[in-house]
Amino acid sequence: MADDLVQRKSREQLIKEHEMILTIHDAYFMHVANSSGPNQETKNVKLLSKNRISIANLKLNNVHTGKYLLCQVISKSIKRDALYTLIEDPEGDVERLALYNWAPRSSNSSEYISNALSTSEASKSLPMGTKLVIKKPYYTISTDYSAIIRSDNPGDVVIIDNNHNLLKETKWSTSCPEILTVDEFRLRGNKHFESNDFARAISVYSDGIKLDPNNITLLSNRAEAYLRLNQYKKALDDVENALRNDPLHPKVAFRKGKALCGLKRYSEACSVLRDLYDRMKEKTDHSSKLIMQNTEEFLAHVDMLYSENKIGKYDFVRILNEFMEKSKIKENDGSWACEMGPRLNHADFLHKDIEIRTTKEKGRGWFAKRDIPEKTLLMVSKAFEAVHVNEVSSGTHTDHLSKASRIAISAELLEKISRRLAEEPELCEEVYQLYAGPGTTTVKELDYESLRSVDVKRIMGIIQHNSFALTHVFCNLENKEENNLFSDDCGIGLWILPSFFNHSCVDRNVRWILIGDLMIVRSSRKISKDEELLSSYIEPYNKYEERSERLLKVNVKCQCRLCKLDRSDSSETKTKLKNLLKTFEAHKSQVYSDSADHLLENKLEEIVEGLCDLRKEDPDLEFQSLIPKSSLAILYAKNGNVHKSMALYKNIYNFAKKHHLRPLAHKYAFQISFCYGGIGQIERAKHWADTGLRDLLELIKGKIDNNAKWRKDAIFIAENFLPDIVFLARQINLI
Ligand SMILES: C[S@@+](CC[C@H](N)C(=O)[O-])C[C@H]1O[C@@H](n2cnc3c(N)ncnc32)[C@H](O)[C@@H]1O
Repeated sequence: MADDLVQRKSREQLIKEHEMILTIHDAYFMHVANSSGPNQETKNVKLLSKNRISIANLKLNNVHTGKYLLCQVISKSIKRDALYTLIEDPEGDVERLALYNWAPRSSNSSEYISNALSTSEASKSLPMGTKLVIKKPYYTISTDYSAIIRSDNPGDVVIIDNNHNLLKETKWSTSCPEILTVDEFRLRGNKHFESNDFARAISVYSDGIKLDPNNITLLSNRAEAYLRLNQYKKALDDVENALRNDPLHPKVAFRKGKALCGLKRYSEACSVLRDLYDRMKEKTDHSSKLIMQNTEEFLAHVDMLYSENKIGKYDFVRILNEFMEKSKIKENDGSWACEMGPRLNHADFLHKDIEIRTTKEKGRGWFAKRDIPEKTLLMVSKAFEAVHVNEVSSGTHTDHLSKASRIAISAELLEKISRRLAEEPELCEEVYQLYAGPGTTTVKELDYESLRSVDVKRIMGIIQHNSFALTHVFCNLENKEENNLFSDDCGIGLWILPSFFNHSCVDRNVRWILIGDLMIVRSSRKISKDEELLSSYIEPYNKYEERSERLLKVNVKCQCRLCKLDRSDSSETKTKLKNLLKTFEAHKSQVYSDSADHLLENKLEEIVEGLCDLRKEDPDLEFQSLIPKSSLAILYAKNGNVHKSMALYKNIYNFAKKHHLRPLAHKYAFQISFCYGGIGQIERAKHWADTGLRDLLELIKGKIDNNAKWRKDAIFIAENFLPDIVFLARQINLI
């Protein structure tokens, strides 16, 4: 893993993260790579002060032979594949420590500790405050790409007592955490909460709750902290515990509504909130009025989520608006202006007439239970996790992601998913049901423990085979240069239900678009009962070599009509195709230059003809001329040959519509409109401008009614996403 992905974390951050892991009693770091462990040879290290190394001086990927680290344990421990804890050196620096093969005798048992232990058992073997000497410390990288001190040889780890000579000359800059009263825990937790440090707040409240398990304030405060971290199951557990002691507590009831909503239990959330609203309505004091107001507002939101989820009723234009607000970025560093970026708060939806079935050759896939009309909303799915390029690197995002950005984005997605599963183990099953690559055990074969543990290797496989490139709807709609058309990815994400669509390059019958982290899937044509629903992992206008290379990475050898035809091409055809595309590559940029002339026109015509000729037996599967045709249409218009330009645009428009290509059709409709405008045929120009607007709106909303409102919505979208086109269309009174 690249060194630039590895970070030394701050003391606060380390403590916070370690405590988070402790609270879930699960080892997030259970898959630390075993392959490159340190050298096991034991050569005694003399405990002289000159041999002592501090955490700050440890070098990454180094076994510090001849050195020792003096430290004390400052947290509880976890025992999984190794014993994990947090240590602090006399200088006050903190780091994570992994002790492999380390099997001290437990204080109350004669058994050696070798397997997984509960946090409290593990902590008994290495209590907080224990002073350790770690000889030859190995500083390495764990699977979450952050640093860790690792020791594989138990002989290198020595527990020293407080009278040890080494400690006599050593001053510790900090001491172990002190014991507080319940109220002190509450106040300290509140302080962390107020500074938005919810993980620490949870940890402190938890310590208080250990002392007083029924303390309503602590439970309620911890529930709110969990809510802020989107850990709804834990929030619900807390509020339910609190309500057991005070069933009518308004604040706790409100939090219960929020937790249920977060868990997508919308109707239960509605009933809790309605009940609370009715109770608060009766009261006259200020705080009850405030709760009533908040409940009313939140209830409206939950109602909306309920109808989205139940009947697929979405206000997509409003959602698009929300997306535009949330996708704004700060100019100085490229980070999101709004905290969560374009992560939208909307519900999932699944059409009742589709289901997952098992196929012979492709594993599981989506199938139609009944006939489904064209443009039916089949699914709306919120990303399980998504990572945008500006979240891993600062600076301006260009259309082409660099390899380093891609690695960083994938690493971040892995980290996010792992972290979320560590925090909410009940979600493991949902993620682990996804295909993780050949030979991976199915979710049914996993035992209870594995179903609640973070399996980094499995998650990597799942990301490899199921993640989608983030091609936000605004990327698709941007008025891009022709040669940038296919490079509009700006991150990756994982969506659960859409991951069950299998691929076909040319016979797909569903289309998805993204608004923020919402994936909206529609039928792109009529689908018959029992037909498999197929999506395209890669567009058919990409060359066969590119398609097959990309598909092989996810173990797909596509058997669609186009792939079969491409594979059956003679070597002569393949050479001709290669040469034609190469010639196009060499000439395409000239289309936009001042020197573009009739010679270039002839060249492009030759290329287009040549490409069409190669597929004259199967014109329906001739995709390669699409982009050259589009360049030629631009050139015709530039050279004043509007009729030829228009004819070519119509040809491309029909082809793009027929194959439901990545939403390009509306763009060509507008070009046709401008061509008509150019030759003074205003009625036709208006008709094609309307066609473009309709295509654009249908992309977002599906089939649209023929009422007057559609134009208003379509123009709103066009104004925001195709400003240049709208400007031009307005100049000649087309819209
Ligand atoms: C995103 S998953 C699709 C759901 C998957 N079939 C399952 O059972 O979970 C992608 C995997 O499905 C399989 N797959 C998808 N399309 C396929 C195709 N056209 N031919 C063969 N296998 C396909 C491949 O194993 C691929 O790695």
